[in-house]
This record gives sequence, C-alpha cells and structure tokens, in this order.
Amino acid sequence: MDSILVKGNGPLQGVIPIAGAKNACLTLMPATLLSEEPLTLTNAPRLSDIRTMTQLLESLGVEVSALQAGKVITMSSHGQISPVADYEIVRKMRASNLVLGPLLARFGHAVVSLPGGCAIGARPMDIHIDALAALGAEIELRDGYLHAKVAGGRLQGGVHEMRFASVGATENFLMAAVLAKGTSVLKNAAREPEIVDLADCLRKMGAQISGDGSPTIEIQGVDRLHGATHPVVTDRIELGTYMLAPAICGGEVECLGGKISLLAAFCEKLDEAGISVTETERGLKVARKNGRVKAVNVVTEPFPGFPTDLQAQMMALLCTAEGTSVLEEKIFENRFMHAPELMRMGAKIEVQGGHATVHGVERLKGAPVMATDLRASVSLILAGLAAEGETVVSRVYHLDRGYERVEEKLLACGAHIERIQGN
Ligand SMILES: CC(=O)N[C@H]1[C@@H](OP(=O)(O)OP(=O)(O)OC[C@H]2O[C@@H](n3ccc(=O)[nH]c3=O)[C@H](O)[C@@H]2O)O[C@H](CO)[C@@H](O)[C@@H]1O
Ligand SMILES: C=C(OP(=O)(O)O)C(=O)O
Repeated sequence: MDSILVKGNGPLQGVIPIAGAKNACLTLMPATLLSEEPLTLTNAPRLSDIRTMTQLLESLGVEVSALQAGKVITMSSHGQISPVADYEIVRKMRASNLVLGPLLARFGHAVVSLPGGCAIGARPMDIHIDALAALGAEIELRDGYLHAKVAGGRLQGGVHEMRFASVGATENFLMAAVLAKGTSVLKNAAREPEIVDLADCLRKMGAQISGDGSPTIEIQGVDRLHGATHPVVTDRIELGTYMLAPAICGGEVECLGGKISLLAAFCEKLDEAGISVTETERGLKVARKNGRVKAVNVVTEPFPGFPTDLQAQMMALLCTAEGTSVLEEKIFENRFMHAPELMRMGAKIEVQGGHATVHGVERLKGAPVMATDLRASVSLILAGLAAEGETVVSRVYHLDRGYERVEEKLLACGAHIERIQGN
C-alpha cells in the first residue's frame, strides 16, 4: 500500500489545474444506460472511482473506451444490457447505486445491491426508493439487493417531495423520470452543481428538464434519448481542497477553472478566516492575508451551504487558527475520523457527537498518520504541508479515489511531497 510523505516547508506559489468533478462524472456515466447511442464525457477525472464505475458499467454490458489517458470516456449501451448490479462492485463505491434509476427507466426492471455503509456513515436508500415509487416503481429488498420493477414496463410521471434533499436520490429520480410517460415534479430536490451538470447532459441527450439548481425540478418524459458529448463540470471539492493549501501554508495559488459560484459558502468562511479569494479570468487566486488565520465556526449543509466534503480539509486549516472554532457535521454521522489523526500531529480537538471543537495551536508537528477516508486523507496532507518536520500518511488508496496527481499538483507549487510506493 502506498503512503505519502510530506514535509512542512513554507509558502506555496503557483498554479493548479482543477479536474472534472468525481461526483459529477460518477452520475453522468450511468446516464449512458438511458440511450442506445454513445455518450462521450470530456474533462473526466482520472481516478480509481471512475475505474470502478467503468468496471460496473462493463459488468452490465456497456462498452466503455477511454481516450487521452482517461480524460475522455465514451460509453455505448447498444448491446445486451444486464440489469443486475452485483454486490462485489457496488460495495466498493456508494455511487454504484446510481445505475438504479436509468436501468429502471430503460428496461423496466433492475436488481441493484444495497451499497451498505462506509467509514463516514450509513448509506441508506429509502429516499431513493420513495422517489422512484412515485414514478410507479415497485421496489423490495431481498438478499441485500433492491429488486425494482414497473408494471407495464414503463415508468409514469409523478409528483414527489423528498423528506431530505438527497443528492443521489435526486440524480436517480432525474434519470428515471426523463424516460417516464408524462410529467414529473420533484420537490425539495438537491441543488448541487453536479445535479445541474447531470441535467445539462440529459438535455443534450434530448431530455426535457427545467428547474434544476432550484428546489423544484420538472421533467417532461420523452420516448427515447440520443447520444451526446458533454464536458464534466469542475470539481468544486478538489478546488476547495487546493484553495486551502496556500491558506494553510501561506503564499499564493491560482486554481484554474475555479469559480466562486461553485463554493460561495466556503469562500465566505475563508474570507472570515482572513484568506483572500479573487476571481480571475482563468480561475480563483487564493492568498493568506497578513498573520495567522482566524477561528471560524462551520456547519455542513446541502448546497448552497458549506459542503460536507470540505469539512475535514477546513478542520486542518482551523487547527492552527487563532482562537477556537466549532465545526458541526450535519450530513454524515461519522465524519470526524480525521480528528484523532490531526491530534497525533498536535492539534487540540474535542469531538462530541456531531460537533468538533478545535482550539487553534501555533503549529502542528509531523507524525505518522493514517487515512481513514477520502477527504480525511487529503486533510492530513494539507496539515502536513504546514507542520514542523515530516508527516507520513498511510493508506492513501482512499486519496486515489478522488484526487488525480495530488503530488504533482502540490509539487508544482513548491510543496515537499512524495509518494512512497508500497508493495
Ligand atoms: C447533501 C449532501 O451533502 N450530500 C453529499 C453526499 O451525497 P450522497 O448522494 O452520497 O448522499 P445524500 O445526499 O443522498 O445523503 C445525505 C444524507 O442523507 C441520508 N440519506 C440519503 C439517502 C437516503 O435514501 N436516505 C438517507 O437517509 C444519508 O444517510 C446522509 O445522511 O455525499 C457526496 C459524497 O460525499 C457529496 O458530494 C454530497 O454533497
Ligand atoms: C465521500 C465521498 O464520496 P462517496 O460518496 O462516493 O463515498 C466524497 O466524495 O467525499
């Protein structure tokens, strides 16, 4: 297993290109199941999660080819498609559950393993099930699999209000409703940029959708969708992660492809902490204003609130802030696993339920630490970049799920970082 070695060595200076979003690409890929014609995604990130989704789609019978070292992915579902998503692949990645909506819409039935939980918390699917039931799907859980079918073979338009604005359930509902007969309305829909990106791609494929990005999405079902080419939206979480690098280490970094609108709540918190963020023609320029970062309180919420996927990285920043910060995690019940690892580096953190209180210290000290999940991994790298001495982050396979070429990108800005190949 590989590890990453980081040495704290002062301010960073440079330019970091931001890739296409993992969480968008993982929902755009299953959209290929909705049409016999090919779907091509450009600006795809090169990540192990994308390879897992490729494996899942191939196991269903989709032909997938990657060009430009994986930056362009073409998928074709014209052959025989199996509607069964096997546990062995689904268990590796939560996003596998996004094949349920499109399989059901195109074939009228699907058998998809439940994803189970993961390090950050439970991954239930009741909201997905209720939303698809509103379109006429009958779904029952047997042997760990969701068995879904629709009488007559075609979903019917329906109106549904979700009890929580689930991102995954909104995506499954959208992909199901585009081929349903009649009009569907989803209320209390998720508003994340990845939802808007999916809707944009589906529109290119011939779907009729309006209201995406707002809490009410309306879909007029069509009989068939066609092929399309679509660029994956910028990864706002990778963006926010690299914005935190100069915030923690000092210096100035420009993140190419970044926009404040992707991360407005996060940018407000950076401003409050004393970090300057400027939108340029090609991205976002980030620099630490004079002196130490100030403590700020953070509450994670669905978009447009502060993203849960940036909570761990923000905690790394606040470990060395002046004063006490409170972070409240409202999306996942177990998303503070990085706290004890940061404490190994000298951070002063108390975790109680969904709250973490961080008493800022002047400087962290390098230590061997362990990555427990994707965003926790990168928070430890960020912390290590500003710590005194060496930090070795082990179990970085979590990191490879969501960050491409992390060492290269940080190295280019003057960081001391290297990958130690494991066996
Ligand atoms: C709202 C939110 O921030 N969602 C995040 C979530 O999306 P993802 O789609 O994985 O998760 P959801 O938005 O569906 O779930 C968020 C919350 O709803 C609960 N839930 C979800 C579905 C369901 O059927 N029943 C249920 O109770 C989950 O347990 C969790 O507490 O993880 C992704 C990867 O980290 C992030 O990119 C998303 O921004
Ligand atoms: C936890 C994440 O991904 P997933 O939901 O795919 O596990 C993430 O992107 O931070």
